[in-house]
Amino acid sequence: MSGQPAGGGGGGDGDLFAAAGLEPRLALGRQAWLLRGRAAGRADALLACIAEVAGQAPLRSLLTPGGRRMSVETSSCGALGWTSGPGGYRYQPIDPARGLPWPAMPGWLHDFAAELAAEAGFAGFSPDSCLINRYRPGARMALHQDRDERDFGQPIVSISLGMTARFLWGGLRRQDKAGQVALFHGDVVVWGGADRLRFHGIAPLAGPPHPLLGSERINLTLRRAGPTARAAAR
Ligand SMILES: O=C(O)CCC(=O)C(=O)O
Ligand SMILES: [Fe+2]
Repeated sequence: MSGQPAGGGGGGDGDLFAAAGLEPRLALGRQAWLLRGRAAGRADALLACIAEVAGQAPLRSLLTPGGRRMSVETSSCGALGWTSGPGGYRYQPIDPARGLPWPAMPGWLHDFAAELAAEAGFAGFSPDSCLINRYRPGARMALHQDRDERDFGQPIVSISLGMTARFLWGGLRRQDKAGQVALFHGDVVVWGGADRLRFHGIAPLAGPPHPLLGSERINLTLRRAGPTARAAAR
């Protein structure tokens, strides 16, 4: 497999934007892969699923625990949904906006995420949460770690649709310099293992509209948020 690890715990400064489109698989780390265009063939089904979920549990811009309004709009499907508010970041079985469970995650989406995780070396992934992030021009996501899940032994599977984003990919420490890589419609990033707690984010969305989605980017992240059998046994 070709491709150079980017950024990384050592604080490299690789700008991967230039490598965009050249590699079917780009290593972003020892256990982090960009699977270029891997979800493009599922775009129609993914968009139908997003419309269905948003019809039940509307996308909304949440407040950070610090009281700032996020520029990204979110919703979820699956047994657990990600929420944010004065009480902090957490996963919960009930959508607080409606007082109802989150819409179910379609079986095919669960299985597709498991397939993508397996292709990146994480067999047996069984997501219980799918977070939907909608970005309009100017929306961004600051550098952060995904650490609200119970078991960091489980990977993150992230699918990009619509406008091209600049994905910021840092190291294990906040101060590690972040590289950048373009994420196009249909791209998938999977990270776990040694790379599970890498800092990452999205630069303010800019650029031409997408033929299918217009001035919008939608990201889906599939996660195992609740306990796994292994974690529960501890
Ligand atoms: O939009 C993206 O590609 C990243 C989303 C993300 O990092 C998150 O939801 O935690
Ligand atoms: Fe994240």
